[in-house]
Amino acid sequence: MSQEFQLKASDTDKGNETEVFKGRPSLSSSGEFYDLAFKVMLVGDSGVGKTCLLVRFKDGAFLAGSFISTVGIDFRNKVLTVDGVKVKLQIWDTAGQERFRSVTHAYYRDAHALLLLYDVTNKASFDNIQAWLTEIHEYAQQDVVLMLLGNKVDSAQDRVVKREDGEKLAKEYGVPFMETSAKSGLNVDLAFTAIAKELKHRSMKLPNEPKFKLHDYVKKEVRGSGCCRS
Ligand SMILES: Nc1nc2c(ncn2[C@@H]2O[C@H](COP(=O)(O)OP(=O)(O)OP(=O)(O)O)[C@@H](O)[C@H]2O)c(=O)[nH]1
Ligand SMILES: [Mg+2]
Repeated sequence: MSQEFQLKASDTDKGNETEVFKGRPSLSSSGEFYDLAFKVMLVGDSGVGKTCLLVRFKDGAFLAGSFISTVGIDFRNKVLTVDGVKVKLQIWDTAGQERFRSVTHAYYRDAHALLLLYDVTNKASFDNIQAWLTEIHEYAQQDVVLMLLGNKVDSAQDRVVKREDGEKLAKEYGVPFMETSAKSGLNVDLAFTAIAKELKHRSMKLPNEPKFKLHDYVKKEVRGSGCCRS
């Protein structure tokens, strides 16, 4: 996290400014106090479940029924308590459709973390991950926290991307990986909590505190989709 970022402080529920630790808690638009705030962006092909993942995390519900594709970009806030510190995540839900790509490009620069999703029942969404990574490389900050998520693991019968394939790709690019389900809730809170922990540790590391290792944390906490790993 850059020094410039650390020193800038402003209220951000409008969604277009960067916000940081001010030494005393701030009040979010929902009336909740928080100490730190970060921007997290959800990216990936249309239909992989970005909006559903966000709704599951924010409201604990699943948007079943007809698919309403996101137009442009939208955001929701959620305050989490991470190691006793209140962390506000401002989560940007982007449209996966190609025609909105130029809109979303403009938001990458301000993102502190990116959750890159594919759909385990859609091979094309997995094959497109490399293109997404190229785009991220081009538009996002160099030190952005990145995580790869294989969503819809509840649809076991329709699965076409193996967990091992996701793991292999993530390893190749050095990014943490987990499989999720917005429908069942599997690993949804974990994905956001892991990001919040990493960002919190980066921005307020205490002397003598051991370095937080995102990869290790994810490996330890992740739950599998099968009977025996969950
Ligand atoms: N079975 C299952 N279906 C899901 C899951 N997540 C999303 N879906 C379904 O997949 C479809 C697309 O979900 P969205 O969350 O709207 O997809 P999106 O990535 O936001 O798509 P865009 O807004 O077009 O970029 C919807 O019909 C959802 O109900 C999941 O975890 N499991
Ligand atoms: Mg959407």
